[in-house]
Amino acid sequence: MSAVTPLLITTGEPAGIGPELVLMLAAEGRLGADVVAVGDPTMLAERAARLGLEVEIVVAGRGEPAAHGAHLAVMPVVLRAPSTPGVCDPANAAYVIETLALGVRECLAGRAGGIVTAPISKAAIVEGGYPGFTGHTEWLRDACGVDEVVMLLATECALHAQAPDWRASRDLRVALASTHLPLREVADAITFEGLTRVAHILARDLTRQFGIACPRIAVCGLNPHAGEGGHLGREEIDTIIPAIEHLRGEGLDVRGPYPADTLFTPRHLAEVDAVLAMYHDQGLSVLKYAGFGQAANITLGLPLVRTSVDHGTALDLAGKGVASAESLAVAVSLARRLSARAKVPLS
Ligand SMILES: NC(=O)c1ccc[n+]([C@@H]2O[C@H](COP(=O)([O-])OP(=O)(O)OC[C@H]3O[C@@H](n4cnc5c(N)ncnc54)[C@H](O)[C@@H]3O)[C@@H](O)[C@H]2O)c1
Ligand SMILES: N[C@H](C(=O)O)[C@H](O)COP(=O)(O)O
Repeated sequence: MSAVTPLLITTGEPAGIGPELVLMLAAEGRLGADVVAVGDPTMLAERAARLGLEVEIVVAGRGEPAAHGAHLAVMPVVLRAPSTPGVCDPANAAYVIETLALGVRECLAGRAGGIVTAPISKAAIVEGGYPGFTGHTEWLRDACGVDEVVMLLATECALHAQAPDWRASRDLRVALASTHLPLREVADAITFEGLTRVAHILARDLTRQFGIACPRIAVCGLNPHAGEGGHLGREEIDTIIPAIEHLRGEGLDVRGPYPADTLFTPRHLAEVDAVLAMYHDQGLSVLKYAGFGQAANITLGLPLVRTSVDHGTALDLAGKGVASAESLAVAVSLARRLSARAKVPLS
């Protein structure tokens, strides 16, 4: 492995598009010498051959790549079962989890500068023996032993905090107050304590990771028209407004709750640095409409840098070499930037 602190890419669900996206970027020389993949070297070599990608797979720490040609350094984790593109096998759940555990271990030991995660199948992991698994975000929270994390997705321009024109574009930063849970359970998951914890992490990391001195956060209502004065739901009155008032009392610039259907319009977005949506599809549908394929997912609140793609395993495209690797490229470059920033001591 190079003397530079590596950035790890976990290659994700082996039947999904993750492995080939990593290989595509490697073949194009777009990964950077600091990037080390985590996954099964044999599977990666087979996938490269299947797609006609000329990438030499080099087991990290075991020899140097050939002098010329594209190569991919890989920290090896061995598949539990052969993998066919497009067909998840729950037998490989333990493999996927092992890649993530290795990434966390390397970061927490200071041997890696961050993790970029390629997509996984939550269903395959649950069916493979991890019943409570709901996503990287929650798994990383537990693996790192923190109480709360925040899922933030941002389109590319908005990732560059000081880009002067991002608000004039369709670029967005959207954080979620609740993540992977059935819609039926969302209202109960929105609590005063949870909202204040999420807002604290979001505000702190918009400053710490994105350099925004006094972040302005717009909060979505949960119900249509932010509850219509209590006639269309009481969560705004009972929970969201008290949480916003509490946060404002602490000096944070947290505004709302705004009706979510019109908050994501240019005039409103122009006045804030991030939107806090109450649930997954309230925020991510808008973000993916605005910038699918050019956005990244960042987990805030972890003691390590973690970014990810804005898409899933795309089993319909796996093994065909037609999926876009652009979001992965965005996630890698963001992780590199956040990792460099994390080395600067924080107050
Ligand atoms: N970061 C992650 O690990 C992550 C993120 C989202 C979804 N997922 C998982 O992925 C699986 C499938 O989820 P889904 O169907 O909701 O979303 P998906 O993103 O996999 O697919 C949705 C649509 O987008 C297309 N698409 C996805 N990625 C693309 C790419 N790079 N280039 C071109 N088109 C692309 C797919 O072909 C499909 O039509 C689920 O198991 C879900 O949990 C994982
Ligand atoms: N919510 C993400 C998305 O839709 O893009 C996705 O499911 C990934 O979540 P994790 O990073 O927690 O796996």
